[in-house]
Amino acid sequence: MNTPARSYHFRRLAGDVAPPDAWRMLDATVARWVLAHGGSPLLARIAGWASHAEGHGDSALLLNGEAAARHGMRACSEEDIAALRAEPMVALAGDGDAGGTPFVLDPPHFYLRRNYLHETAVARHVRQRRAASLAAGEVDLAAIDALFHGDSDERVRPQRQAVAQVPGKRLFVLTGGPGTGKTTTVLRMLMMLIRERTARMQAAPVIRIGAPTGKAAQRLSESLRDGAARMRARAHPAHDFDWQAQLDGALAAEASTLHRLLGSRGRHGGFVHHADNPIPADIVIVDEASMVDLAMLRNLLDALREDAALILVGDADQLTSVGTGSVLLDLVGAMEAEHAPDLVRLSHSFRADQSLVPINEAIRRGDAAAFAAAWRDAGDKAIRRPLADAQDLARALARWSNAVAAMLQEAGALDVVAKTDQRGVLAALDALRQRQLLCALREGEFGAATANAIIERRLKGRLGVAPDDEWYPGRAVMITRNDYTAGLFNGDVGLCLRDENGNLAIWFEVTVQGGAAIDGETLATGAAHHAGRRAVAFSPAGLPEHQGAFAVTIHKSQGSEYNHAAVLLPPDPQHRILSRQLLYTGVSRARQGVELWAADAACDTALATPVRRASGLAARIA
Ligand SMILES: Nc1ncnc2c1ncn2[C@@H]1O[C@H](COP(=O)(O)OP(=O)(O)OP(=O)(O)O)[C@@H](O)[C@H]1O
Repeated sequence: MNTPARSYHFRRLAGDVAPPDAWRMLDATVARWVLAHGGSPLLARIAGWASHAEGHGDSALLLNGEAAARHGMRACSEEDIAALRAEPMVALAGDGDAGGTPFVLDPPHFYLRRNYLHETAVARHVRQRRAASLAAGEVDLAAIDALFHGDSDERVRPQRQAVAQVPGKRLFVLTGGPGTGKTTTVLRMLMMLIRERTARMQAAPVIRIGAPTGKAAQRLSESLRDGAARMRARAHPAHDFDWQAQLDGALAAEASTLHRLLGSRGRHGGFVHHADNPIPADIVIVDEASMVDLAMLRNLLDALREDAALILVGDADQLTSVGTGSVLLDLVGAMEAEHAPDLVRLSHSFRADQSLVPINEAIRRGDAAAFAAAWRDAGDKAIRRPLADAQDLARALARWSNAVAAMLQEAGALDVVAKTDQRGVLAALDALRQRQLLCALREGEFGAATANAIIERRLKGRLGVAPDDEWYPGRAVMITRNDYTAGLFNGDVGLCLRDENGNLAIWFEVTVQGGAAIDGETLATGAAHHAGRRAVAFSPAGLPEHQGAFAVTIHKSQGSEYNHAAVLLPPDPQHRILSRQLLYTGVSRARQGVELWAADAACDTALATPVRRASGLAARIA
């Protein structure tokens, strides 16, 4: 039976221009809906642009000023804004619950109603939490000294400050780049809070850790455990380290995705926890907060007990959430402007080669001259490969593929590794953190999919693998969807190895807590331990959704670090993907050495283009 094809008719908007080329089908539909419901052509046009701006992550549409034109819209005149005010479908900001209208006007911003409600709710929660926070009492220097083993130099000072300031706070923001000690500081902040709250409430506080992705939640608990082990190792028997209970308490915190923390109802929508049924936790830590969008932060704030402490941790300069808003950046911007004590920025990287740090700092500030100087000063730690076309890319990939092959060989990934040889498997897996190609784009000539295919083709040629063989020893893959039963998360990277029987299996390092993987799900069987680490094997047929991992997008690499990273930008300097945050996120993944495969003009565009998502949040918080 033939099913009639559905057709959509996009008429010209009556009395106005045709839908602009930039619009998505959704934007045009919003505009048509407005016309169909009696709105004026002006409102239809603005509503379509508001929908379009939301598609770019803006919480609101800027009606005038320079930034209004950035998506291609003609800025509104004062007369236009006056006309919008008179539209029955538009409420003015401050009208109670915004009158139930689909749009809200708060010049220079124009909102789709839901974003207005989210933004005002987040701002109200933030203001209330900050107002209810207690000023830090007298700083217990001895306690802070004990937590930091007496370290107090310049690099550690902001970490100490965070630990000193956090007691009594209902909201605290900790931001900093990779390796600046966020987890180290969170562990100590938690210990301090546990001590304070236990003394005040005569009971140990309940702590929950949440993150936007399962992988990020997993990584934080893993890092907390590593940090605790280092702390125990440094606790000198001569000094009184009476923090054992607090350390244990911090490590007992349950970690999960934010969706699970809120009790997502899945397909049915909504969450188990909300204002009338708050999350039963005294302290909630949210890691990778830069990836949290406006709606999620609103849901979380709605669902917190009034007296709970919320600690947001993340790198505000990284790429923002894939959803709407840039809440961490907005919060940090507003709090930093007022030198607030409930925000601490960590800037010293303990992990990266110190010659790479000024590069990251220059990108963060968008300072092209400082960037060029820092790159030069880094010598052979920072390599530029000019990239004008696909031939340049092919040359760079040929060199890179050779280095990847050498890395796999050195790590033993191409040899037979016995199924029970956890040490051998883990050593091979470690190779995957040595070298990584990071691409601005996923698709197209300069995208990760193409680069990965080229690297794999070259590797197969070198290793004598038939071009059509999908699996071969040394192949790296990345999981693209959470699979709780398998205990694998979106973003987990695995390596194909051949065992003593000639069978191929894909190995992953997984985190276990007392025998169960994160979020309380049990792990696939067949795992073994080695020195606190554990690798699990999957047959090629049993692997959850995945893709090749020799080249991944910069987006996917957030939260990971590599000894050596190469960052590939598309050569077209007009490409919309190019932004300062993208370049920063890519380059700051490197610990020891970084390569930039980019045309000068593309790099200049990236440096000069900070992503500023339109939002009224910062102004509402102040
Ligand atoms: N105060 C400190 N003294 C000594 N070493 C430190 C200190 N703070 C952090 N480090 C070291 O720096 C490294 C990075 O610290 P940590 O993991 O806490 O940073 P991070 O900001 O959470 O990193 P990322 O988010 O990139 O994983 C660790 O090896 C840690 O031991």
